[in-house]
Amino acid sequence: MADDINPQEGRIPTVIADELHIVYRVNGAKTGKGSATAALSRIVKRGGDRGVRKVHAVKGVSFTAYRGEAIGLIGSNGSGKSTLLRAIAGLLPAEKGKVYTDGQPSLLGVNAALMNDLTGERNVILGGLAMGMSREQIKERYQEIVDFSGINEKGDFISLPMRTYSSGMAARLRFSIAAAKDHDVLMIDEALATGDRKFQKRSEARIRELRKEAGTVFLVSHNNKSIRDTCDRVLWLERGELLMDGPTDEVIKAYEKETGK
Ligand SMILES: Nc1ncnc2c1ncn2[C@@H]1O[C@H](COP(=O)(O)OP(=O)(O)OP(=O)(O)O)[C@@H](O)[C@H]1O
Repeated sequence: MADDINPQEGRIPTVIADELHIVYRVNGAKTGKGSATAALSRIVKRGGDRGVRKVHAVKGVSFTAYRGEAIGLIGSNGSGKSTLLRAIAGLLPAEKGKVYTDGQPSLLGVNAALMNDLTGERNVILGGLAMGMSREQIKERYQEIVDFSGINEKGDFISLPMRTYSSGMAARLRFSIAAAKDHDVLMIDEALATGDRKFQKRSEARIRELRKEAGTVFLVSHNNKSIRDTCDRVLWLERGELLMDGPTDEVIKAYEKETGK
């Protein structure tokens, strides 16, 4: 649509965060014990919000992401990176402000929901269907997904239940399933950190391909090298606020100076 194109730069925006605030509410944070029924009756007796602790995880973040960009999210533990991704994916409601997205964003976390008791093979099919691929498309891509994951390099693991996989193997399979589809907006949460070096290289190459296919990729990572190798732009979050937004080199340099890493 012509209206979508930024007249100044001719680029197409895919994600817009406008003064976004995300607040978690933790029920019964003080006692932390007892059944759900007991907690519910406590809340009803108090007549509302008391006993609910609020965590203001994202504070007034604004940015626009464009098609073809790979954007890294950095910041110390608990700075709000995963929360921001989950909000973009539509998994968390905004307290204030707004997120606009073009197409369906897909969030690939190391905890992406696959079924532990099912075989890798079944999970490839399930994951594909969950992402909206047809059975035919999955069939076509099946071998590619298995090969990419490297699960079968040391024996026929793909026909075993996922609970028999190491955490690295499981994470690799998740990444391979998600990366098999071309996404409008693909968000990857620390997935690269879990694979071995060889797999990381393959994932980085795939991220570059996804970008070429005109999507937008977000990558949360504590590995500055991964960010350098795959992203051209970086958002630096600290205590829920956007500290810096700019070219990878500039932001990583400032971040390394600050953190001494
Ligand atoms: N489900 C939740 N309920 C309540 N608070 C939460 C929840 N998830 C995260 N938080 C809080 O929100 C803040 C931001 O957390 P978030 O996981 O987004 O940070 P992060 O930058 O991804 O951290 P890390 O680098 O450690 O993965 C933290 O203070 C965290 O304690």
